[in-house]
Amino acid sequence: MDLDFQSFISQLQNSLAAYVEPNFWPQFQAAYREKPLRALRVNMLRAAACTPDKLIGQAADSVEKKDLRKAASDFLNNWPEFQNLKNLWRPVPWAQDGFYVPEEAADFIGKCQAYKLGLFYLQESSAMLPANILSAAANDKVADYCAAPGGKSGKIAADLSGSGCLISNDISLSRAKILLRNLNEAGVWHNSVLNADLEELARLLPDYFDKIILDVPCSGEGMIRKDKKALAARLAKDVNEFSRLQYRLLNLAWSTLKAGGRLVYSTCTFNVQENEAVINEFLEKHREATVLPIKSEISKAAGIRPAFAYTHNSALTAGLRIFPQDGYGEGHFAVLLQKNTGCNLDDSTGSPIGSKPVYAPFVTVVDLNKKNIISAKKRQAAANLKLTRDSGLQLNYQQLTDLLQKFSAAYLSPELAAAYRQLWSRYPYFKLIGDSLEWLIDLPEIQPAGAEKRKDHKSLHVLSEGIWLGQIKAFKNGCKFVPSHNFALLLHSNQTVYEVKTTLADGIYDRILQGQSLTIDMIQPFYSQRNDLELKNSIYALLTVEGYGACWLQIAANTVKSLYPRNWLQ
Ligand SMILES: C[S@@+](CC[C@H](N)C(=O)[O-])C[C@H]1O[C@@H](n2cnc3c(N)ncnc32)[C@H](O)[C@@H]1O
Repeated sequence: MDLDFQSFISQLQNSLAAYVEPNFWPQFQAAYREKPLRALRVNMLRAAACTPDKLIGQAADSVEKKDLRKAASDFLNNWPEFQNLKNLWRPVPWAQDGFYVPEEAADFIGKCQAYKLGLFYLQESSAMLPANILSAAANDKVADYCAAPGGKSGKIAADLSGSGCLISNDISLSRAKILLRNLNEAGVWHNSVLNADLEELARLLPDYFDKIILDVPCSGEGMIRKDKKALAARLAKDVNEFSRLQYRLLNLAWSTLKAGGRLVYSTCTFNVQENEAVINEFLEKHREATVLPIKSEISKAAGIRPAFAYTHNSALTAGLRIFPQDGYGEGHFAVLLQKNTGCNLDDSTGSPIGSKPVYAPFVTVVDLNKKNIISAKKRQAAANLKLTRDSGLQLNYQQLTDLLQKFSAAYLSPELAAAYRQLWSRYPYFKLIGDSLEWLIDLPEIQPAGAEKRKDHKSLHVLSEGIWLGQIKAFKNGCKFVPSHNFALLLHSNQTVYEVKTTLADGIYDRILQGQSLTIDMIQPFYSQRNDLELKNSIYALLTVEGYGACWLQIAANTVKSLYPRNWLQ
């Protein structure tokens, strides 16, 4: 046995000695001679059509959610690229939309078109546990504080199904950028992506969220089988330093949870110091916190064990653990906490006690070219909001809605256009950055603006707020709205006026991904029957692949240009 591995095992034996039987260790070590299993989560946010009903929140608890396992496995069994894999998808016991990747698909799964269309997300199966325990429901306000690269946020967004709101944050800018891209690809639209220290968010959003996922940075012992570099990384780290950081993050996250709200704390490491010990200390300081039992379809699933009764605290055994020898996942710890009364932060965290919301609702309008905030208005005054373009051209709120309505009438199906009209008037908050238009849906007001910014608040780095709808381009005879790629990913077949309807076998999407050009002749056979294409004018047609919105095509007299983001090309 390799010396490093031996040293890891003996450190772990010290940590777990009081809690496991002697026969645990031979089985644990034997698991490291086995190959880890890859897994994926079917992304029902994309894989199920976003109907007008769902958009306006009248069907948030969708059929797919009630029979998620069936809907997800039907998707896999029917997808054309997986025809040779029919019925080979073994379900992840604790995740209705999770499946192990069959050996036959191991090399191809990360390269297939379904992956590039955001129809599934590759995720280690034990990492699916926390978001399934959290079980976000329609209209929940949810935070995922240590969110990059975004596996758990993607699942939460699918569970919210376009309702409520989701804040996904990561302290690392490079990782937050990956998080943003992953969420964009997954067609997530009801969320904000932030790059902030949790300390700052705790000041701004006290007692705000219904549900929180806190998947803390940890020593990563559960990653060692999958990733050999994780062993050296683990040995270079001091688990006690991690447990201090985790305790601090838990206190901060807790202060942003509403009374009655629920928080899942999770790690992908085995030692008790970063798991039960952190929760035990937290429970001692927070009488308003209780450990909740986890629903039996998860806690009794194959491969799941109860957490350990650290220092004889049996409440902790309602938490869950996954070990690699149980055959189903690499390693995870998760516990579900409920906040029973108002927040009472521990002094020693140095965090504010009883801090209050500081900011009234507002909308910011930022001109990145001028590199400063040029206007900030209260949300209540949104109707008077002026959107200023760097060209000097001014759009008032009415002009902006006119542009969007003109676009939706010209390009979206009548049912979908009506749903968007309803939503735009329900959430009439927009932000213009340069010429890019973001639509702020039902999101908390998190960005301190101009004069309202208090001296003791650093400014937050917001990577995205709501959905990037598109760009507003100025022409001699007025402005035009150019839809974004994110917008294309919200759409499905038969939801637009102009559609280039393809199958995988047609190869059009493949050409786009490879950066190759298209001609009118190539796409001509795939025009939808919904409307004849008017080739004289420039129009936007949605390219669909097997019914899923893949990207916009700008079609003018004799040219076709794909609006697929250049920086996403392979
Ligand atoms: C275990 S990873 C999260 C994995 C993620 N939940 C997922 O499922 O894709 C922990 C993350 O916490 C972030 N992090 C570390 N310290 C943080 C802090 N003070 N505030 C916010 N995020 C932090 C790290 O950058 C890292 O991306």
